[in-house]
Amino acid sequence: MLQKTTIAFLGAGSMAEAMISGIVNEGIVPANQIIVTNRSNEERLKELKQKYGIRGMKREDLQFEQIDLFILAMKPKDIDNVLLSLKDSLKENHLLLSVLAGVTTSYMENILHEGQQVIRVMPNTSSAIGESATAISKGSSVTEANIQLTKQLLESIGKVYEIEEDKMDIFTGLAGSGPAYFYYLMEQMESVAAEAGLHVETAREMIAQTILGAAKMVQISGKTPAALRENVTSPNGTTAAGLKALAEHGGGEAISQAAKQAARRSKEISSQFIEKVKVTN
Ligand SMILES: NC(=O)C1=CN([C@@H]2O[C@H](COP(=O)(O)OP(=O)(O)OC[C@H]3O[C@@H](n4cnc5c(N)ncnc54)[C@H](OP(=O)(O)O)[C@@H]3O)[C@@H](O)[C@H]2O)C=CC1
Ligand SMILES: O=C(O)[C@@H]1CCC=N1
Repeated sequence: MLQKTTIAFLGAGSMAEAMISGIVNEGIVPANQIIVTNRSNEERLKELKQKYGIRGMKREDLQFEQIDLFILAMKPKDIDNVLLSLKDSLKENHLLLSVLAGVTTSYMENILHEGQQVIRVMPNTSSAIGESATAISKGSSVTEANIQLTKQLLESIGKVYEIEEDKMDIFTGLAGSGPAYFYYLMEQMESVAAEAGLHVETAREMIAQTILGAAKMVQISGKTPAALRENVTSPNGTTAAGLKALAEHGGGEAISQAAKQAARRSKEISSQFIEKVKVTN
């Protein structure tokens, strides 16, 4: 089914590229059936065309009757412009996936014609290597067949979880933004390694392998993170000293706050859009 699907990305930034890269590498949709458009940066379209063998074109040149699925991948602030520019050219069978943080399905449905099929999606940039943790929440008019199609497409870029839309903010705080927390952690660990005179490339590789190993242990062993942590922690050993310092320096609280504040920001973006609907109605 997806082999015959044509996808148009509106937005050609880092999230669009991560998804395109994952989808093309997996071969689930032929590259020449993926179209990408943006606002004005033609160089960027050229770059993506060359890199992935996809098609790049201006928004005005999109042939709607040839497109099955649109992926909205611009910033949340641009949603009104984009939806209004699509609205009258869309047919009922067109499916819209939006990866925009904080923009609800009901907000999009209010702008579009009644019955338009919309699914809110929260991937992360690990889509590029097929390792995203992606959530989806369906709008009110989506068919079961299109939910299955969406899951199949997104499984090519990682694992997919269908969740209630009111959990989308916290999912965004944990998994959408999540890779950045681990990169930050790795940056800190790299600094420590450099201070101690470790070769930077070796340090980077060994830190990434340590995080990867820990994540895989959770996935493969079936044990809880708490049990696995206890396995590492010998009484009065090195890990106990490290964990004590983490607790004393607010490590746990810092991680909780990162996820909660990102979720709060996602909610805040949603509330700005709700205000706008009220004003314009
Ligand atoms: N980055 C991430 O890790 C994640 C991002 N997201 C969501 O993905 C979305 C995009 O984020 P990101 O890729 O980081 O952003 P970028 O700033 O990298 O990219 C934004 C893109 O949108 C394009 N654009 C702006 N206006 C329009 C328009 N009217 N029509 C078509 N394209 C337009 C821009 O084109 P031009 O350059 O020509 O202006 C640009 O290509 C955001 O809504 C974000 O919430 C979701 C999950 C994770
Ligand atoms: O920072 C952001 O707003 C986007 C959404 C999730 C990850 N990046």
